[in-house]
Amino acid sequence: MGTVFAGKEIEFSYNQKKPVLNRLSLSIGEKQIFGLLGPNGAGKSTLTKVMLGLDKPRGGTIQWFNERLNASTNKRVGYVPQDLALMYDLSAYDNVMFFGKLYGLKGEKLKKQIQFALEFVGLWEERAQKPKKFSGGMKRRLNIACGIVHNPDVIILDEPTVGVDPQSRNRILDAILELNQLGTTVVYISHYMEEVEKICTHVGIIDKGRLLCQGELGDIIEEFTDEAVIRLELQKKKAHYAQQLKSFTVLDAEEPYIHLSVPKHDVHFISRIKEAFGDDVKSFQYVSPNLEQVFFKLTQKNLRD
Ligand SMILES: Nc1ncnc2c1ncn2[C@@H]1O[C@H](COP(=O)(O)OP(=O)(O)OP(=O)(O)O)[C@@H](O)[C@H]1O
Repeated sequence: MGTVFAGKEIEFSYNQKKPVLNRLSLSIGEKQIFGLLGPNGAGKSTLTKVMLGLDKPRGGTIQWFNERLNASTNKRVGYVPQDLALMYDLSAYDNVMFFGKLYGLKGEKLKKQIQFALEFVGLWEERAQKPKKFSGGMKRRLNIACGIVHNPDVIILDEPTVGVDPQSRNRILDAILELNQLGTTVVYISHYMEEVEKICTHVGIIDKGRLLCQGELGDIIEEFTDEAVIRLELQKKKAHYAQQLKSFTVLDAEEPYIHLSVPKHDVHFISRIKEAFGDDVKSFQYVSPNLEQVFFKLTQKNLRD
């Protein structure tokens, strides 16, 4: 599989003092759904702007499709910004047309692409309406239609599900998966770990302008977690088991559950639990290592902090 984006040693700062992107290298492969994660202020939006050529890096190199960034590579990349970029007095149709023209589409091709984009996000029936009457989810979907009207090879979506109802959220996630199945590479910036785990094939985590890890989702979880979590439910309250719990690492307890940390591939934990608590075990659940743990391990922050 080819590489669609390769950034090497990218350096960027808004003022001379503090680097916002610090020799950051990132590579994104063809047909991936690449989840870009990082705490607030990590540099995600800045990186996106630099990737799109909207901000010029102080150092490093940027290549799209094995070429230096240029007008023709730019046309192959779509961008759906976090802030809605809509014209509220124009119809949904005319909004998408505006962006289509911006990318040089015209005539029948333009019409065909507008219909494709609006149908894709489920707004074709509402094409004559103005977005000021739309719900938050519909506005986001229209924003996406504007970003995909020119049928880009890559689409960068910055937090596309913020502030939308669950139905629109699912619709957006399904649309992204479908777009990917049609061959589009997706760069997905999100604060929602469940969404990233659900749709992304690859992830990159950045903090303080540095790339902390990148790779295939399953490999990253395997590489950067040592512990699994057991959710234990016992007959009595936690205080009753103070002695037995001494031989375990207790993460937290929210009655009636106690969360224990166990080494990831420890095959003896079931017998250890049985030995310690016997018939007092009402239930227990093995929670597989997940991306949230990776994020916390690498950044010492929760994603939503
Ligand atoms: N226009 C600007 N001028 C000066 N500093 C800026 C500007 N935009 C962002 N910054 C700073 O650059 C750093 C990275 O910000 P950026 O918006 O890229 O982070 P982010 O990871 O996208 O954050 P969030 O998740 O909150 O959107 C922050 O310290 C921010 O304050």
